[in-house]
Amino acid sequence: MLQFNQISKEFGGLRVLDDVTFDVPEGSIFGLIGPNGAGKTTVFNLATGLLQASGGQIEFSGHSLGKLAPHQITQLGIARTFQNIRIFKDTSLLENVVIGMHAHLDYGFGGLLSNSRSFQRIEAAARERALELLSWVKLDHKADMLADSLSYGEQRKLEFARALATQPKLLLLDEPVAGMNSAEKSELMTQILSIRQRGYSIFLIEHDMRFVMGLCDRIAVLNFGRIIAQGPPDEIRNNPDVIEAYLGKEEDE
Ligand SMILES: Nc1ncnc2c1ncn2[C@@H]1O[C@H](COP(=O)(O)OP(=O)(O)OP(=O)(O)O)[C@@H](O)[C@H]1O
Repeated sequence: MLQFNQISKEFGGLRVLDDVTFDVPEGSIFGLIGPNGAGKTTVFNLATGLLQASGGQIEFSGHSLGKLAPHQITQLGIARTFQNIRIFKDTSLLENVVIGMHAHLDYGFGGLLSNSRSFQRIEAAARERALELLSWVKLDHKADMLADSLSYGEQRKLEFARALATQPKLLLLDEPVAGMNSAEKSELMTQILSIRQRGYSIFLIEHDMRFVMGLCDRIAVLNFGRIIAQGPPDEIRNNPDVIEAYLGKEEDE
């Protein structure tokens, strides 16, 4: 579904990704792991058009992403959340999700000017859909509260619901459980599984090994900008290169 083909990325002569090749299969939950600075966020920035590759090709469902702007990639069906939460804190949860939806709403210019019935109908449908998306992450009962009143873990879930508002086919989650307690983590795991059941594909970066190993069908491991292993969790867990590069280091700590 999302294919990276021999991707390289350089920043001012410094190569941070080198010959990166992987394929996120449709319908899967695919994890990207690796030590700090390995290049994971750069992979997401390339997949969403925030950065351009120095070499190689990126394809999404048969479309080359090479020259596309971020909003065009969003329209093709890729959405993401960020490592640092980006929500509107002085706005209600419902409005946060509706704002995420606006790029896809077709009011028509006349409707916007006249506040016509069709405008109101679209707006009502948007609010209904936003409420449904909030229910997927169990936040619908707080729909009218300000986002500022949410716990850190809940704010991450709100970001997740807002990313779904653009009607993506593939959802990129950058460290979705960062800052969550263990109850919130297992709740989010269940919610991600049920969202996949609804037909979405998930591509996530995460440092929490238990979460990654418990959730993903396939995992790719980046180390110093190169993929050193990819496969199902059991294979990754027992791969000596991975243990040395990442898991072993974590155990030492
Ligand atoms: N815009 C940029 N300009 C220069 N160097 C950059 C830029 N973005 C990232 N880098 C460098 O590229 C390397 C990979 O960074 P990246 O953020 O992709 O790693 P990461 O695996 O996501 O790390 P972390 O787990 O700490 O978030 C790092 O050495 C980083 O300093």
